[in-house]
Amino acid sequence: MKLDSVQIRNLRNLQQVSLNPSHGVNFILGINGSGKSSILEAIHYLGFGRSFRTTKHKHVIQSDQESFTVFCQCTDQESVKRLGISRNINDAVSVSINGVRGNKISELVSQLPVQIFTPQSSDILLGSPKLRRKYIDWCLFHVEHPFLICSNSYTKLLKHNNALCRKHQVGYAEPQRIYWTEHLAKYGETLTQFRNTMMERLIPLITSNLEHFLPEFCVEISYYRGWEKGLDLIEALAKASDRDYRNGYISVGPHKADVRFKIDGKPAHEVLSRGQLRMLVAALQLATTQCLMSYTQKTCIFLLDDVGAELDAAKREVFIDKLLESNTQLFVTAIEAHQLEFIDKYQNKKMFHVEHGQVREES
Ligand SMILES: Nc1ncnc2c1ncn2[C@@H]1O[C@H](COP(=O)(O)OP(=O)(O)OP(=O)(O)O)[C@@H](O)[C@H]1O
Repeated sequence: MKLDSVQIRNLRNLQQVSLNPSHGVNFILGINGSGKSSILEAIHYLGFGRSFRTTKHKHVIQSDQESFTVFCQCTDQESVKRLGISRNINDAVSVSINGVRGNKISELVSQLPVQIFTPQSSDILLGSPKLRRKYIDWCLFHVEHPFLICSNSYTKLLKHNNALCRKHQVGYAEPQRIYWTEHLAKYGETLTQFRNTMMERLIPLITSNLEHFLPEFCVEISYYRGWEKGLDLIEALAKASDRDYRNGYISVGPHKADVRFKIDGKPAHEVLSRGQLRMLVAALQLATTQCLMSYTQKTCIFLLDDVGAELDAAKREVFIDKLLESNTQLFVTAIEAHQLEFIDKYQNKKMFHVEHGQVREES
């Protein structure tokens, strides 16, 4: 999907903004606080139903307003779609898909694969395993439709099993526990199968991207599925059960899965500099756009916020080159044009200047 037009109303300092972006690369320039990231935030709402900067939607609504809205028209080879999202001060959400209104965010976000790369994206390597699981699951959500049902079922079953563990501590619930453990194991195995297959697709893509992004390092990538090798999940759950009853929660399963990155046997984040870490993240994110392209023919919209932060000119250039090779529609923010010296070579591009929430397309 590529965005043909975007309309934003009452989102942070963007009172009424309308853009007709290029299907290739869009550069958004402006001084600090002008509203560049808010444009990306608006597009992010279309792809995720939420901000990448806050969990509080009401903080995104322009001060003194009741709600914000973002609309777009987007196209792929087969169709034209009109998508919209609105959030109001009471946290109510309204989405629209081709004029049909509803409130199911998952229906909206499945239409438009959006990815974001910001200075905080390195958290995927520095933060908890949950962020790395989210990374795999985002691809699965867009590539394998049955995945969402399986993942939601597993989450519900896990909650239920955790509750039974706590009940077991006070001495009852044994018959239900066996029944629900079997269910948990069944969905957990299916979920793991989805993730294994996705990692088998992603690892070669990430490795190949790293040859361009970090040629000086050999990064080993491994996937831990969340329980001991050589055991089925039902066996691992049985083995951990005494401890789990004592603690009151299930300690093994795909909710403990992780992706590990090592260089010379050490965790990659302890070896790489901040800029190098960002390039590792870039390789990961590029791999997801490539994976989406090759398994679904869907193209991604890629938001690259503050491209100048911690990436030198050569790294910025190679990242943008590679994203464009994967037929991504790109939105790149920068404070000053000199951070983008190399852009003359791109044919399919537009430049936007942002000042106090007003956007002007350079002719
Ligand atoms: N709810 C709100 N209502 C109105 N204005 C807001 C609201 N929230 C933030 N702002 C203002 O909106 C502006 C847009 O900020 P934004 O983060 O988009 O700027 P930016 O151009 O990306 O800046 P930087 O280069 O510093 O990252 C800021 O001046 C901010 O103070």
